[in-house]
Amino acid sequence: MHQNPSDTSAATARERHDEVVLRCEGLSKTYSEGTLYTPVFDGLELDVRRGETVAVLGASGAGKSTLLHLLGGLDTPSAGEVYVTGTMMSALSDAARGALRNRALGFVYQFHHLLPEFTALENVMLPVLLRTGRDSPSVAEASRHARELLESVGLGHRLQHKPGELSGGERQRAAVARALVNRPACVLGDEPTGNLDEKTAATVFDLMLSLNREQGTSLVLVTHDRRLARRLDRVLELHEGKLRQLAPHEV
Ligand SMILES: Nc1ncnc2c1ncn2[C@@H]1O[C@H](COP(=O)(O)OP(=O)(O)OP(=O)(O)O)[C@@H](O)[C@H]1O
Repeated sequence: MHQNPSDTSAATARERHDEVVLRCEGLSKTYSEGTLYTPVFDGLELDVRRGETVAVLGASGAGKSTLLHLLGGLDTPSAGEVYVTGTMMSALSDAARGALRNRALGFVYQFHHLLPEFTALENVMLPVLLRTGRDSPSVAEASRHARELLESVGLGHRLQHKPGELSGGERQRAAVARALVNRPACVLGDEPTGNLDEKTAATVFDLMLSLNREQGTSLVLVTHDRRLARRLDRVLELHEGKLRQLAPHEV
């Protein structure tokens, strides 16, 4: 049977939209040091689809950062699995896990973690230059793309500034540009606007949402700010070791 080419592309687009970029299955974490055990959560299940935006709320100490670290492959679970764009993280060597993390995920933290001795442009270029393999771009391409992204976050006039010469909001916008430079499938944010004043926080948040719309990047953002959380597709709450989706009236 012949298939209409437009059917195929519609089906492909649908598949792409349905693609799960981040999945955790039975995810559990207990910190242990000597005889001290700190159980944080047990048996979490989560699917994040391409282009989807998800907020994670929870009281202090509920395990939000722990969850984000596990999703980003920065820590290992006590049980369960994390899949990033379909690949099981635990099945990879440290080097392969690092490469997948660099290619498929972007990170934005409350404190920007830019490298102080490098300029804004160099900081944003770095994740591109760390890419290995056949598709790794040249330095010129990395520089061009980093420059474009810095322009899109309103920092085209601050390319040569070092982090210490930027304002707090500018540093955070540079960190967003850095998180997006490898066109990741998903950005993980841990209180990405937490240390900014309300107006600047809203600007950085808007920026992340517009990049999500334009590039289809999924977002998983830990936040205490329910007003910002409400603007995302889904709001989850981590409470007493369980992850629960909140209904709109609960947020
Ligand atoms: N390395 C560690 N060793 C032992 N316990 C830890 C460790 N890291 C975190 N914890 C504990 O695990 C729990 C969850 O910590 P986590 O940082 O994930 O919470 P959180 O929800 O992000 O909190 P906050 O909103 O205050 O940042 C806390 O009770 C914390 O004390």
